[in-house]
Amino acid sequence: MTPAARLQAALDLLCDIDSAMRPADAVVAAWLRPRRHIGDRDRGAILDLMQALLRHQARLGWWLTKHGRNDTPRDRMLVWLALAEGRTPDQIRRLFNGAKAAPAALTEPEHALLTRLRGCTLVHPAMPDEVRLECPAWAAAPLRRRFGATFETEMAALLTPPPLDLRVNPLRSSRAVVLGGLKDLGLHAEASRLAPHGIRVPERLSLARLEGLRTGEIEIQDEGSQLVALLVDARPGERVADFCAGAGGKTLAIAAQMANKGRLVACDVSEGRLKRCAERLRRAGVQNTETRLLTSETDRWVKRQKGSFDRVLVDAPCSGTGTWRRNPDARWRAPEERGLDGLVALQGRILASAARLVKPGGRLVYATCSMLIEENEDQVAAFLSAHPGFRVVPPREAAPGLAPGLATVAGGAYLSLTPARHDTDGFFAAVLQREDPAPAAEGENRPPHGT
Ligand SMILES: C[S@@+](CC[C@H](N)C(=O)[O-])C[C@H]1O[C@@H](n2cnc3c(N)ncnc32)[C@H](O)[C@@H]1O
Repeated sequence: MTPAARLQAALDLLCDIDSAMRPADAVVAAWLRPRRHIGDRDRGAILDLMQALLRHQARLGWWLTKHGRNDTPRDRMLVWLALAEGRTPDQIRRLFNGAKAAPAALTEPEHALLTRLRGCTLVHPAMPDEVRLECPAWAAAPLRRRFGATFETEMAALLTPPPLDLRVNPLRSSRAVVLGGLKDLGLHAEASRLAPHGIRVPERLSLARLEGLRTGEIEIQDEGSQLVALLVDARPGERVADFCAGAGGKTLAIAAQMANKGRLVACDVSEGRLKRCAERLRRAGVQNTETRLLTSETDRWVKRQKGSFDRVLVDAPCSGTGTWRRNPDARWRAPEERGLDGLVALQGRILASAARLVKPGGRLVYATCSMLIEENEDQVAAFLSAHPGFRVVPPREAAPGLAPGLATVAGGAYLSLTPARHDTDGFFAAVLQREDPAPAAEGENRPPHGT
């Protein structure tokens, strides 16, 4: 592809993301499907450019407003080429030349904009903090509440490209074998710092090179997400419910912990996500898991299964603030039409309903990929005051196998990960145990891990 054709391809994607208000991931997947002929290098360059523009969207938009222009993907790209790539108006004119597959020819007002931008830098001293840090208006107050003096550091970390994290599926392979295979491909893969089945690949690569993704030997999963699944501490033979299973990222990890023994139910209100979950379970060789479509969090199934699960994970729908470095477009979509208050109310309803599934002595794990106190600590506090029969189990106690590493990242009552502090996505998890009014008879207690 020519450099101009790459620009046009990135523009097409940005226009789709803007107009469809769908996650960039979904737009990219749909766009690439009929374009399998595009080579790795072209694809990499197009996606890098698209991601860069999404990461700098507020700053690029600020410059456009300053110069009386509409904030469109095309104009954002012009500002990007001028301020971030340091291209002159004439160089840009040669790219925006109207030739086949290239962007339409530069107009006079566009050329005038580029001329006015000469000598400027992407960040301007008059930019409000929220623009400079790419923080959407709705999230500024809750993120400042959460981070206080480290707000800027955390926001800056959310603007860095994330590493690629993989989870090895122990039902199909082992970390040593997969690491060996990745090294044979010339990749600098390393064992994750904390997650026992995790691998980090710091360099960019085409996922098509990872055969293990097709055979179910590996899954793409952020290390933080792997740690949340480990906090469930599911054991072979138990009954476990993943109440908001989605496409099954954590379901797969939990099924592996259970070594295919016992029963795992992956619930969700989204039929499409559950279908995808079922496909991934099949590929991963999981046999102890069924999917269950719920009509809502209060589906009648929940009442029928009351008090019958050892472990219940609620990986609740949330603002997704913790995933912004991975999904730079998400900050401009969340928290959708419900608003933060609506999301918090939904999480509260889901948590209260799912809690009914937990048997005496069993555990409810509440998790989000949010970094907002409203969705995390406040949510758990509200739950505990309405459900005095539950108590908090600190992470180091909840997942003894993880204890040494976890003590360094989750010494308190909850797991609370952030990109700046832990180099993972932002995650929160609280483990809540239903206190057993009638302690299990001797011999009925859970065996220690590994037995
Ligand atoms: C954060 S995502 C789950 C991600 C998934 N656990 C994973 O690890 O890949 C939250 C999920 O909650 C589901 N959800 C939304 N409302 C729900 C409800 N009322 N009851 C159950 N699930 C719900 C959404 O469909 C979405 O799949």
